[in-house]
Amino acid sequence: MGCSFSGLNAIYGAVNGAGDVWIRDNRFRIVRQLGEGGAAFVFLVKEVLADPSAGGLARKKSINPSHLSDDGIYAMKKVLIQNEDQLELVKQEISVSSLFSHPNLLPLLDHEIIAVKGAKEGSKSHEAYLLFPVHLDGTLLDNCKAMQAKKEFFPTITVLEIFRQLCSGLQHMHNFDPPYAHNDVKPGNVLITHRKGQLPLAILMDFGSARPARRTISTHSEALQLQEWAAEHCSAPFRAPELWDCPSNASIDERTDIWSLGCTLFAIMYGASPFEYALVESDGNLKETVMNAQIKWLPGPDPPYPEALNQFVVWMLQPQPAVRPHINDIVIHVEKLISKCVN
Ligand SMILES: Nc1ncnc2c1ncn2[C@@H]1O[C@H](COP(=O)(O)OP(=O)(O)OP(=O)(O)O)[C@@H](O)[C@H]1O
Repeated sequence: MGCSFSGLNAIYGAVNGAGDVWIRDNRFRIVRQLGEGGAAFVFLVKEVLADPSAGGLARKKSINPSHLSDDGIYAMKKVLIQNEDQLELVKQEISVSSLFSHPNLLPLLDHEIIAVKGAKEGSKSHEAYLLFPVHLDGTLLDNCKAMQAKKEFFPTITVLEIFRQLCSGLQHMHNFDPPYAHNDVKPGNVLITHRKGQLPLAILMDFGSARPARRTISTHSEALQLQEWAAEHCSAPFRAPELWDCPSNASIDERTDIWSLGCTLFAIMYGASPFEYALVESDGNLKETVMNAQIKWLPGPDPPYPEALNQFVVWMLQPQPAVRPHINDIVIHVEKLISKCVN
């Protein structure tokens, strides 16, 4: 997908969130900030409709009509880009996001990368604007934290249904040709929408770390490179053992995500990754804890979740990737558990 540069955007877009922003054909007014990440701010924006007498018919032509929002409200991610590496990362996020089309994967609706004046006299930097559908009920992490604060737990069927949808989105990526790994599956990257009379909708987002999943590691330096890449891109409490300590002779595949899925299922039930405790306990060593799959079982609801759910987590948290299940096995299993739950 090509990226365009526009002087007009440089003027409007550069003023730190204030004013209107153009993303190709469409103009948006910033309403408020929704969240922020490493080098990005996410805003709630409302489309400013063009004056029909001034070429309004051309509006929206760059957004897929099936994704147009009725009320003109969207989420816009503004990424600040300081160097070539960051520019490359954003371009990758744009091209990977554009590959997939699935109801449980957040679609990229439109984007624009613009050149702006850098901080130093005469220097140049960039800003990227990425447009997405908005989901106003927060991330799964926000929802888990809110439950924890109230000392409440999701009912078993809600746990399973959120997890099933997450798996369904990931299955689309893993079964892609070539298979893609998301590489940062965690509750903070799942958007939730509560629906009246229905179980919540779960949407996996943030494809900034997604890459073709399969690679062969045949030297020590390749193994170190992979570990360094993972340290930057895969959140530590959800990172698979082979990304912490990669052998010099290894086949890495999309099952790194299955480990993260196991940690995420645990987090939906108990509020945090099973390895999160090692980050805070004084004698805790996160890497050792992950390598040995030392799961810390946390207090759950009363009555507790069925033992089959705990066993499901253990099945995904196999330290040896070769014996870890694939996404298709996980989907079959979660559907079986759901049908037992509702019958
Ligand atoms: N489509 C959306 N609808 C509603 N809120 C969103 C949307 N996209 C992102 N957000 C909010 O903005 C926050 C940051 O978004 P995102 O994770 O994409 O940024 P990031 O820079 O990639 O983050 P990270 O540093 O974790 O990689 C999210 O945690 C969420 O609260």
